[in-house]
Amino acid sequence: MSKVIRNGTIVTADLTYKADILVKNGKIAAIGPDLHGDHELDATGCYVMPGGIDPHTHLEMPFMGTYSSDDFESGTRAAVSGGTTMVVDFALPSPGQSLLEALQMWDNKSTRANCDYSFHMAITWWGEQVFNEMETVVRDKGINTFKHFMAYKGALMVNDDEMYASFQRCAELGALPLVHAENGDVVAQLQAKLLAEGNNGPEAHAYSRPPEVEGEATNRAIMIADMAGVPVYIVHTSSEQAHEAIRRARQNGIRAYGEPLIQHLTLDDSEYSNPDWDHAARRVMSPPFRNKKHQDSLWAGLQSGSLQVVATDHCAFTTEQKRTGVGDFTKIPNGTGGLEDRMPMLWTHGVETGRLTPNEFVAVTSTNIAKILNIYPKKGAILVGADADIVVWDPKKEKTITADKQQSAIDYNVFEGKHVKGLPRYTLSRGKIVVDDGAVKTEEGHGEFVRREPFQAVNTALSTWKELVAPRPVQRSGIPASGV
Ligand SMILES: NC(=O)NCCC(=O)O
Ligand SMILES: [Zn+2]
Ligand SMILES: [Zn+2]
Repeated sequence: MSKVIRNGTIVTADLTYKADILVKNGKIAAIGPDLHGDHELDATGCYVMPGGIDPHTHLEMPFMGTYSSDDFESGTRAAVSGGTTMVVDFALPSPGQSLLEALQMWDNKSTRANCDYSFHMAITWWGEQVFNEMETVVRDKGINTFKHFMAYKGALMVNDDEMYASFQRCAELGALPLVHAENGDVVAQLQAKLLAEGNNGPEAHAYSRPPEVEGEATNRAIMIADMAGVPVYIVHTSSEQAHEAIRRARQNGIRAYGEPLIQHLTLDDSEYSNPDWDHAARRVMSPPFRNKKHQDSLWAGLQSGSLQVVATDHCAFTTEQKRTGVGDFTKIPNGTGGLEDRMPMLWTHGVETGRLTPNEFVAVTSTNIAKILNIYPKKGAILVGADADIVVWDPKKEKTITADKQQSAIDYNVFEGKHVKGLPRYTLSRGKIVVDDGAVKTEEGHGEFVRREPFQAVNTALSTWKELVAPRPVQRSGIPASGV
């Protein structure tokens, strides 16, 4: 059955124009005036945009002795209700575990997804097996991104030598390394010192992860990537120091990408001073919320193009799970939710305030990351032949965010009480209407895995340049080369 989205204004990353969209067999079949189909959706007064892509989620993630509470069903339901039609989650091998075995575990969990999804593979340990399996992950499994944690010492953290080895392997395979950039050694020392001094509340989580910890690690990751001859993507960029490292690298011709989160853009570190322990602990995530100076820096990065993507790092824990850390902030599970609220919060605080244009909104919520992940224009585009992942966005529709009405499985919302203007009237996932005039109508299992092929152009360009400038022995006359 065909569908037509009528009377809307199409907004892409680079164009705004009036046209109807015909959807057939899950794809965009035609774009133009006066189209008709079996089922018609009225987009009068709305913007018709590519569905959002959230490249950073942790659904049912095993972490800090528990599992994040939104799984692929509730997490993707939350996503589509807010206009996001694709998520990219992280397959996390435990130390010593085969990458392929971990991937199988994530495959099993994701069968319940309500919208399309893909995976990043995490490098949590290093060895010959990992080196070899990385090739299978890229070539056979359709995953072209590998995540590295410079924090979480004793758990997910990798060292510089492991990171350098893995980055080189990424360069060979046409893959892109992603990095959680915080200096895990310094964080561990600061945590121990704070605890010894009696600082055990959730506010100490923020004290233990100052912006310098992030700035140093971001710079280090970028320099290591440059030496390995591979681009690099820094996840959850939260501070001016980290942004500055990315900005400087880009000015110097390095392909480094930065991803602020909607939480860091709109919530600040005063949340940790709240006298209610639960309130503060619910907002414990890494990196922590920052002050206004850092928020302004992140907005400026999105405006100027030195930062490219807005994500959520959706990793939702219940209040009960957070309470594991009463008396010891290092045991509070790190993570916050945001999947449902990313697009409405960014529209309200970005487009409604004039910080972003509607086209820039599409770029940072969908198109840029589709290009970075090598899935454009299947995703992130309103073009004939693209997947019909579409959000019909009503800029006049308003609500006050509250946990009582959310799709997420947890018992609170970090944006509780925030008023948003700009919400989906319809969301389509590969042509299926999953938000219908504001009502969520998902079908468990509708989501499909999106393969991502290895990168050709950028990795080839970088390896060509690397070969050209590689160290070579100087040819001298009169002295034997062997030195004998
Ligand atoms: N960000 C966070 O606090 N939790 C999820 C894991 C990670 O991305 O570091
Ligand atoms: Zn992280
Ligand atoms: Zn994360």
